[in-house]
Amino acid sequence: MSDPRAAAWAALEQVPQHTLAQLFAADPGRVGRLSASLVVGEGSVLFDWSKTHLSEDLLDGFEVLAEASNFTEMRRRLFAGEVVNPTENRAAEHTALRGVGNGASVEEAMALLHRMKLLVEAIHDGVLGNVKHLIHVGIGGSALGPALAVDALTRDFAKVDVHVVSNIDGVALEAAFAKCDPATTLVAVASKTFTTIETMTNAASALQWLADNGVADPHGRVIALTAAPAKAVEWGVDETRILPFAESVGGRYSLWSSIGFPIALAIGWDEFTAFLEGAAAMDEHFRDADGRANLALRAAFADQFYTRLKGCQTRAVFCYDERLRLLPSYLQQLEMESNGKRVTAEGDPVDFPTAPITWGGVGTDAQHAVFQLLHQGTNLVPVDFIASIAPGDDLDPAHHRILLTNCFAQGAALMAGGNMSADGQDPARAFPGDRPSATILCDDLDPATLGALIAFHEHRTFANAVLMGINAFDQFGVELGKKMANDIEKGAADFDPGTRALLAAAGLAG
Ligand SMILES: O=P(O)(O)OC[C@H]1O[C@](O)(CO)[C@@H](O)[C@@H]1O
Repeated sequence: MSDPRAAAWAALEQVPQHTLAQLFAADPGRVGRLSASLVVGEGSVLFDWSKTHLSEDLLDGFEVLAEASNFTEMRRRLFAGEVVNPTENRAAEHTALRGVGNGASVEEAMALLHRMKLLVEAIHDGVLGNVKHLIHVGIGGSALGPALAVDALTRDFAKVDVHVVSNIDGVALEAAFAKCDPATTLVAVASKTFTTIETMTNAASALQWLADNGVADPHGRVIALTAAPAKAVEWGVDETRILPFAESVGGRYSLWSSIGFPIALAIGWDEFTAFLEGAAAMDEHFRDADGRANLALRAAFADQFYTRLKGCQTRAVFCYDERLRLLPSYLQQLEMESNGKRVTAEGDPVDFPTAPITWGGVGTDAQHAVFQLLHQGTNLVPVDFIASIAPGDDLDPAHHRILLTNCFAQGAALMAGGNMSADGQDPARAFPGDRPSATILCDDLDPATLGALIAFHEHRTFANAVLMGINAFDQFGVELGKKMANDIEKGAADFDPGTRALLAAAGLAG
């Protein structure tokens, strides 16, 4: 066989597969082999992949696949700031914002972050008057990261009260208005392109709200976060309040750039720096560790095993931590927009499944809603659990103890299975078991840990793309629907009869 990747897959298909029980029984050192800790900031994060079906033989096979996929060279290109997004002829330089990457890109990123630091500190020092609230308008990668990080890291205290608004549905913006005092509110307009219709419409309405409520110079209350500073100037933002970032930073990888302005404003610069440093610890690990010892690559091996060899169409992530309730939606964009592709990086149609559907929620809530299917449904769903050893609350320690014991019990139950009927025979009460899970256990959910967690998923996504030979950094799939909506707005569209009927029913026809 001439294609080395196809040969590696053919070999992987022949590797004998074993149940989780067999794998544990055969190898007393399995936990030590498949779980590892990474030091991040003042604590560490444990990545336990022992309850997945990865065997030593499968790991050998996947290491061959990584080699056949040019993984080491692709990773070098990523960190060197070379083109890894061939359809747009672009690098993907999110790691440079964490100080890990090619010298010139890191230097440029640090200069831009320094500019952001000065503005954040000036606002904290009152240079823009009394600022209590920030309405951050953006969508997709310009909103999901800030929303996640602000929600996760400001449970006890925020220097500024941040409201992230993404949806064009005015109900979302009105909800933010209801919580803010116009006299003490700034508006961040976050858009890489500074053209996205939802964001620009929300931005205009936010300014109108300021004007309607007595703010004399609404444009003077705007901070623009963008890779298109000229467009922000054109829109009326003063250059001193434009925080640019590089075109080579992808939207869904941009929370480390000025798109992270609301995070820094809410948690303060030192904590934002810790967030970047946590991500950098993961970058260095991903850049330097080889084969199965590389945590993100190992996770990608398991992802590929379940998607391609076991036909799993979804993967689920459950955070046993209320502070991470927005992580599943963040990961949905990261993974599905990156790897939901149907052609290879060379443009050939793929003949294998690419990204599974990412879904999930928070534990223990999800146990009482969707876990039935995980335990007894006919779909095999690989699950990730994420939890923190230190509690996020100050209540009776019983809260956190019960949270963690439930988390660990779910992984154990998915694997063990059994029958809960008195005679052990009732099929309705039977659990097949042998269902996989991975667990990520943080010492504490601080800014550094959150940074490392997100960076881990970025690198896992990239590693999956490399193993599949697809481009993780373009997203043309979002364009067609956008174009059609714009066509309707302009009255320029000729739609199918069903769509015409819907437009007529809503009073939107010609
Ligand atoms: O930051 P922008 O340019 O407003 O784009 C927002 C989002 O829209 C998308 O292009 C998808 O529609 C995402 O990739 C991006 O994060």
